[in-house]
Order: sequence, then structure tokens, then C-alpha cells
Amino acid sequence: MIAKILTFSRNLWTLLIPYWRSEERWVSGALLGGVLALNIGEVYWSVVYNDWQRLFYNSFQDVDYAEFIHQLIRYFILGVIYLLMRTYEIYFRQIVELRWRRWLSKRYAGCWLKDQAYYRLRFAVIGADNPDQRIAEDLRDFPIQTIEIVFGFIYTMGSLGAFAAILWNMSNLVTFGGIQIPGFILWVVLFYSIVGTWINHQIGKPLIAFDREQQQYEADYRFALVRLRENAEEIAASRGEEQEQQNLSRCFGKIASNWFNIIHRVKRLGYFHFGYSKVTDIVPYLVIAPLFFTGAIQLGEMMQTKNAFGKVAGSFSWFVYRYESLAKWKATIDRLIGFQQALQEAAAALSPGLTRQAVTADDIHLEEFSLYQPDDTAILQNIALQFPPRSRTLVTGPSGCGKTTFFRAINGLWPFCCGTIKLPVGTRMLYLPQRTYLPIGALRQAVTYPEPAEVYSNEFVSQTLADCGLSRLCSRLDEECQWDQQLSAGEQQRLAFVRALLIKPQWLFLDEATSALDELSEARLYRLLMDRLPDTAIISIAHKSSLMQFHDHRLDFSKIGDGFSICAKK
Ligand SMILES: Nc1ncnc2c1ncn2[C@@H]1O[C@H](COP(=O)(O)OP(=O)(O)OP(=O)(O)O)[C@@H](O)[C@H]1O
Repeated sequence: MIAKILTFSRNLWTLLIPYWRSEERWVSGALLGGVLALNIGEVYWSVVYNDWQRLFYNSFQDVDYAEFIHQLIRYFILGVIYLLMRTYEIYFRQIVELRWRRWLSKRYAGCWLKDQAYYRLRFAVIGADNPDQRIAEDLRDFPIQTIEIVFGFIYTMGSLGAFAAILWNMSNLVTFGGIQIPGFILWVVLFYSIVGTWINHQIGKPLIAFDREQQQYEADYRFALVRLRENAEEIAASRGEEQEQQNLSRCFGKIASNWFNIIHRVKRLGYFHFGYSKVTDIVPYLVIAPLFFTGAIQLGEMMQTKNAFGKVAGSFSWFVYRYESLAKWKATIDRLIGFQQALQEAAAALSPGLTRQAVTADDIHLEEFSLYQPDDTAILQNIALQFPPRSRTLVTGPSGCGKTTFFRAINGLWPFCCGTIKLPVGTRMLYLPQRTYLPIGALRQAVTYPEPAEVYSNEFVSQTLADCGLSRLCSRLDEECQWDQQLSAGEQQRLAFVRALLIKPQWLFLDEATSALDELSEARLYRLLMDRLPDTAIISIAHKSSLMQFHDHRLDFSKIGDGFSICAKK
């Protein structure tokens, strides 16, 4: 138990510290200072209100109409003060929550994108399911839950102190056969609350794990829906509705069965909660009503004591009522810590055995280079390779032999490799995969991606589109839509060539980048590359031998053995 509390505190600290050390700390700190002051003001207010109850009820017992009116006016003034304090407390809190979330989202999205961690996460041993949910939801909930729980705790402790003092004083009125037990009413309420809190903890414990699982199942279900939407055409074409329905039912089945667990547990907790709160309404009367009937106290004192009893019981058993919130808070913290650790692991998974050097030489050099699959099966072992500048190399080999993985390794994306890769310093590399990524937005942005659209003139972009056989798109450059669902696979591959011609990289890697094109179009696009990018080294993966005419080197993966050196000539 202590170890768990220590781990939780450490995790909480890890998540809290960066924001409260950032440049945001002054403004947010000032706002939280305001929340704290208002919190303390509310505790003071509730003590004044408690005393007001005594005076108000005594005006009934004394049949004092003037006092009754006086207390009504006081009530009105107290009400206005309360209203202002609560409104501004919530207002300040929400501003801090927004600022904190904005800062966290920027930081986490930055870490997710840094060094391609979003891609590398798939290789992390710790792993992090649904990073989108962690960035969108957990980072929204964490500031809200933290502020609510921390300030709830401060308010509760303040109330506990203030009303415990009131009950202690009230206890002076209680005697048993002339014997006075100091703080008797306070001891009764503390015992009552400790027992209540303990029982609640025993019933509610499993909710923490259930809540964590629920968040994950919800995210998995949403992800399955998004995948269905994104692959709508392929699914519709293969009439895969039944499979999809089964998949969705399976995902939702997990949500439903875990939800049942939560409902059953909340039901049990409900028995206790509602019973406990009703008993709390009546227990104080059992303790102090005898004093009222013997005339030791007035109606006002009885109502004041009852109210103070409720406050102390409520404060002490704050944990009882906050159980679900605390469970959710812990689940959010666990998920964020897991995500943070996975990101750190992904960042560290930069092939420890691999040296990537930026060198002044013009060519790409691989020395003592080995490449593996994630299960350690060797793809290439101890090879030496050189890609000279302006060279044209065709990479061939049977399907699944590791050609794409080889490109990934050169591109710095594949962690399972070792040796040395020397890359010419300050040169631009562009990688065109089989499926072109088209961001949602204006076509102009999709064409120039990842460069900003304004870098290239309208004429240059239109001319290049036309050269690649996409002249019909020239008039739609500013149109916004989901272009990957509008353009055919071949058109998308042409668009990738437009990008290459605009960006003019020194190194161009094409991974079956013309697989969806007919031979004529393919030849036309390759000829364009040769003419327009004479200084670019082109390395193409392809199964078609027709492409050999555009290359002067060939790298056949089926012929690469241990210790292979220098690429084979045409
Ligand atoms: N993320 C991954 N996790 C596990 N194994 C992978 C992963 N990516 C690729 N592999 C495996 O690595 C091997 C090489 O895959 P790769 O895509 O490099 O082959 P390829 O030669 O490009 O194939 P193709 O010609 O069919 O495109 C395959 O057996 C593949 O299953």
C-alpha cells in the first residue's frame, strides 16, 4: 500500500512539475492563488453561516419576529457574497485548466512528433495504445481533475479544522452523569467517518482498474470506427460489412462487459453512499437531541451542532464521496505516465548499434551494416554499400525480402539495424512510398507537402501538375477536401512525382512509387525525373524490369550475402 502511494505521488509529481516550472507559472500561479484565497473565504463563510443558523433557529424558539427579519437580511447578504465567491472561483479555475491543457497538449504533441516517435511507438516494448486519446482526452482531464481534487482537499481540510473546533466547544455541553468527556461529539463523528471511509474504500477499490480499462476499450472502439470510415471503399468493394459488424460488436462487447462491472460496483457503492448520507442526517440528532429535550441547549445550538456534525462528517469522508473521481484521476495519471514512458522509450529506440554520420563526402555509404526484423531474423548482414551522387539504382528482390525495411533504415526509421550509415551533410532526401500521404486541406498543400504551399509559385505548381498528366487539377489548387478519397491511386502516385519535381531533392528514394501506373505513364514520369533532376541520385524499389532502362546500377537483394560489398553494375 505504501509503495503504491509512493509510486502514485512520484507519478503525480512527474506530471505536475514541468508546467509549474514553465513560463506559464506566474499567470496560472496568480490565478490559483485567487482560487486558494476564495477557498479559504468559503471556509470562513461556512463558519459564519453555521453561526447564522444558530441565531436564525433561536429566533423561532424565542418567537422573536424582529430578529427573524434581521437574520433574513443577513442571509441575503451572505448569499450574495457566496454567489460572488463561487462564481469567481470557478472562473479562475477554468482559465487555469484551459491554459494548463493548452501547454500540455503542445508539449505532448511535440514529444509525439519529435524524432518520429509517433512512428517508432509501434516498436516500443512498453507501448501506448491510442495515443490520440491520451493527447485529446487525458490531457483535457488531468488539469481539471487535479485542480478539483487538490482544492477540494484544501477546502475539506479547512472545513474539518473549523467545524472540529466548533464541535469540540459544543461537546462541553455534553455530560454523562455529571462527567464530561472532552470533545465527545467530535470523537463520535471522527469514528463514524473513519469507519464509513474504510467500508467505502473496500467496496470501491476495483473501480480504479475498471475505469482504466473502460477508457482503453472506448478508444479502441472509436479507432475501429475511424478505420472503417477511412477504408470505406476497400470494405465496400469486398462486401466486408459482416466482418466489420463482428469486429465492431467485439470491440463494443468489451465496453459493455466492463461497463456492467462498473454499474454493479457503482450499485454496491450506491447502497452504501445513499445509506451513509441518510444516516449522517440523523446521527447528530441522536447525540444532541437529549440535550435539547433536557433544556441544556436551545433549538439554534442544536441546529448549529447538527450542521457542524454534517460538515465534519462530510469533510472527513470527502474521500468517500470523491472515490470515483479519485479512481478516474489515478487512471488518467497512470495512462499519461505510461504514454510518457513509451515516448521516452521510442525516442531511445534509435538503433543503439547504429552510427549515423553526416559527412562531407558526396555519396551515401553503408559500412558493416546489418539489418534485422523485429524478431531478430537477419535481412542483411555485415554489408558495405555505396550510393554515388547522381547515380540511379534499381533495388529488386522477391516480395518480403526486406527492400522497404532497407529504405526505412536509411531514412532513420527502423531501429533494428547496426553498423554505420554515412550521409552527405546538408543534402535533401525525399522518400516516395507506394501510398502517397495527402493531408486534408487545400490541394496546393497536398501537392507541396511537407513544404509550405507558398514556397512555390502558382505557375510552377500548375506547370508541373500538367507535366505529370494532372492538368485537370490545376484549376482546383485552392479547393479543400479529403484528396486521398477523390484521387485514384495512380493520380496520387503522379502527385508524389509532382512533389519530387518541385522539391528537387539530392536523394530520391522511390518505393514502388509507380506500382499503380501503366507502363507509358511510368516511363513518362521517370523521363521527367531524368530531365528535370539531373543532379538527383535516384534509388527505386520495383518489381518491374521495364524500369531498368532508367537506372545505371542494380541492387538485387536475392544476391546480397554476408559481407556483400559495393552495388552490382548493370
Ligand atoms: N513493423 C513490422 N513489424 C514486424 N515485421 C515487419 C514490420 N515491417 C516489416 N516487417 C517484416 O519485414 C520483412 C520485410 O518487409 P519489407 O516490407 O521490407 O519487404 P519488401 O521486400 O519491401 O516486400 P514487398 O516487395 O512485398 O514490398 C517482412 O517479412 C515483413 O513482414
